[in-house]
Amino acid sequence: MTQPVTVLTIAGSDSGGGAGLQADLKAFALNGVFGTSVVTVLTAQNSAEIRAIEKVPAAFVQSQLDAVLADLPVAAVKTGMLASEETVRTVAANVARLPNLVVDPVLVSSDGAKLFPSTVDRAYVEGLFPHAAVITPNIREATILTGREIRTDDDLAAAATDLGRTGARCVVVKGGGRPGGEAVDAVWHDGTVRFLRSPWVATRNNHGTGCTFAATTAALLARRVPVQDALDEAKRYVQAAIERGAAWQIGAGHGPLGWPTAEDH
Ligand SMILES: Nc1ncnc2c1ncn2[C@@H]1O[C@H](COP(=O)(O)OP(=O)(O)OP(=O)(O)O)[C@@H](O)[C@H]1O
Ligand SMILES: Cc1ncc(CO)c(N)n1
Repeated sequence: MTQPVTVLTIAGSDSGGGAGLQADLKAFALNGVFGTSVVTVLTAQNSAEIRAIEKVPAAFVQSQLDAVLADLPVAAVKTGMLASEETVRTVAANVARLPNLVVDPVLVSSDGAKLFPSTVDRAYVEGLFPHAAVITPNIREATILTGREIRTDDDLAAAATDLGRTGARCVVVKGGGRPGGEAVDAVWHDGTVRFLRSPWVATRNNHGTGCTFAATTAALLARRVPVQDALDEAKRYVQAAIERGAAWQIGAGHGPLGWPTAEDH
């Protein structure tokens, strides 16, 4: 019998179930890999808001990492909300043991508000990006990280190119927050930029799109899919997941994504 490959998410818990490690584990399962999780932060969250954040001590993040890595053959890793400079630096101290590292730098809430002090941004740039196979900031995070105002496709491309200088092997700047006919992301890789494009789904149910995109990319890298193919497939997957959940009414705010079948993407 073929065994599933194992993937790890280092991320926060979303009590509302739509984002964070709950979204990651769902994306892992639906993309055919076995998911493990190191919890970095607990959020009291629902579809409408993050009400409170309780950080897990960095030493306990390390304990969880040690327990997982001592026993389980982790083939790819996704990071989500790390929430403190100390936790970013703790994860960074372990990069030699974190293969196929996909870093989703969660810096802002869905309404665009900055969640953490700038010391956290710097720790990502210094400690994690240089070791990442892929980094996946959204438009607001890319603005914070580059200081660029991002409005057009050219701005997305310029931000992705700037972030390529951090040492990340591949950069995806997700333009998902932009209203318009298409959901456009810029991918920088090997000195060139290309775009991922899909039709824009008109729905409020977009809670966890970023987590799902990055987790799916990690699952595919673990399955040895080449990185550019993995990004194309993750884009199709997230699009299908948004479509599947578009008519759901779960929560009064931004609802979760649905469960695509293999035929959907
Ligand atoms: N309404 C939509 N229709 C189609 N694709 C979308 C939509 N919203 C987001 N996407 C796509 O989903 C992926 C995730 O992008 P997004 O910018 O939403 O991430 P994010 O802001 O990090 O998400 P999160 O809400 O988890 O923080 C991107 O490929 C983006 O283009
Ligand atoms: C725990 C957690 N991680 C990531 C996000 C970003 O969607 C969120 N809302 N909550």
